Amino acid sequence: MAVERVVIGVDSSTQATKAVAVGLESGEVLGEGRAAHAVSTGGGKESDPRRWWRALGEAVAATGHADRAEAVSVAGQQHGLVALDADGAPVRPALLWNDIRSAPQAAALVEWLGAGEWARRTGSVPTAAFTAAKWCWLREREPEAAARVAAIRLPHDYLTERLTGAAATDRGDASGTGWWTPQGYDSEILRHVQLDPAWLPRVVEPGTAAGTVRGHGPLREGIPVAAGTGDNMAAALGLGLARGVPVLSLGTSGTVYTVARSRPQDPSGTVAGFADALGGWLPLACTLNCTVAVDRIASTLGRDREAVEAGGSAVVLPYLDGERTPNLPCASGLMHGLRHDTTAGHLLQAAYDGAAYSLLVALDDVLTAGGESADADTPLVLIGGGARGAAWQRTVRRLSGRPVRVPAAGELVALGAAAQAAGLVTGERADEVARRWGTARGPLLEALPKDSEALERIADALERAGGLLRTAPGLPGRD
Ligand SMILES: Nc1ncnc2c1ncn2[C@@H]1O[C@H](COP(=O)(O)OP(=O)(O)O)[C@@H](O)[C@H]1O
Ligand SMILES: O=C(CO)[C@@H](O)[C@H](O)COP(=O)(O)O
Repeated sequence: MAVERVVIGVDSSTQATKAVAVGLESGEVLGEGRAAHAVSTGGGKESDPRRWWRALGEAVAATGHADRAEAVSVAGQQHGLVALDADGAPVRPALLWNDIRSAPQAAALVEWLGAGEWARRTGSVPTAAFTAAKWCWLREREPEAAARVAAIRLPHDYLTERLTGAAATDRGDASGTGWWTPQGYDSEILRHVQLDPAWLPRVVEPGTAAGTVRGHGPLREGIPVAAGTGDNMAAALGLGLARGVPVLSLGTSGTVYTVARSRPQDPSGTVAGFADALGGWLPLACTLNCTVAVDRIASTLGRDREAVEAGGSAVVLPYLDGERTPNLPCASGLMHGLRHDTTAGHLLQAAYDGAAYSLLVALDDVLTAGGESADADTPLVLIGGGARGAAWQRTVRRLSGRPVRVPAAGELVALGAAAQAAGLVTGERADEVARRWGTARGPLLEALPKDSEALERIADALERAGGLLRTAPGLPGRD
């Protein structure tokens, strides 16, 4: 029997690097590897890019097929600021997408250009998550480190460059920086934030290689390395996502997005108008508090994450890390509506509801911002680590009122990267590869009646909590 040809896809996400070795023809996952990262828990959210590089080598080697791979691609957590010196070494740990210390710098950027003009030019109104806000934070707060910078990379660019030696990125991940437009990097924005365009990577065309492997570590020298992309764009590829099909991803971040025909330009800032990795658009809303926040509340309550109880009047806004949707970077977690008969199980269910609420409320905005239909009968595709959880699945069905499809494939970001790598070998588009592989297949859970009462209770608490969510008890980094 002929030995199947192999490609490798990598997901360098917030908590870990995950790698899959995939059969080029069959799409079968032949081997998987995983290596954890560390994220700082103090004043902000930081991670050492050199650890991501070692984790990549470990995860790729653990697939057991690295020496046979014919191509590779790296997808990564979006937005993070990787600031390198003239020797290519990080001047400090990377500032991650969920580090809200850059909220004042984001607000100043919005004040400078106006929300409408940001949305028109870059597709998005910057929040603390965006790379541009993080770069402004670094210049203001750590000028000595900023003075040593000779290159700025996103997490996936940094890893692609370590593999190939080429300074390359793709339009999907670049669209989360705050300085990318469909015409290229915006020179007025770069001048305003005092960033030399020579420090930025070249934006590689979809479907082309960033370079070839330089030949150390587990991969063979000379195999092509695809451009890679941001993790949400990669999951869209990994699902072979058709236009207008909504996806809800439950990981460290919660995201809701679709592939869209028109370029989103939402001046309210709820919907980020990202580019996808192929030439289209990826309107997306993102929360900072998703699986990690709910797991934290479960452990505080001393309960297993599945030990929820329906009913009760409690509302939990689980904004442990501040929040991005709604844009409340100073917010902390809030509980409301407790009675004598409120149980720990009710509180845990309320935490799931509070985490899912903002994503599901943003879902219609995401679809319409991209010119797609908000037809509630279209199944919602549920992915990310949380999609495996029964309590998450039921919460999403109750609060969306939509049928929910849960793909059997676990690592859709890494699969999307693998599909990009496969495209380099076969000449196919990455989404066509994923459709051929059947990666989106999985059970369809029928719609449940929409729990409008719970949705209204959360909306009311959010509205009335106003001032409490704008002040900052124990705000990380506030000194
Ligand atoms: N069986 C499960 N049920 C519910 N949640 C789960 C399960 N397995 C993993 N998770 C959650 O998934 C999260 C990791 O998801 P993942 O999408 O891999 O995150 P990231 O890409 O941000 O690193 C963990 O925080 C954990 O809470
Ligand atoms: O900031 C965003 C999207 O805009 C996040 O979705 C990050 O891309 C991190 O993703 P995970 O590590 O949670 O998958």
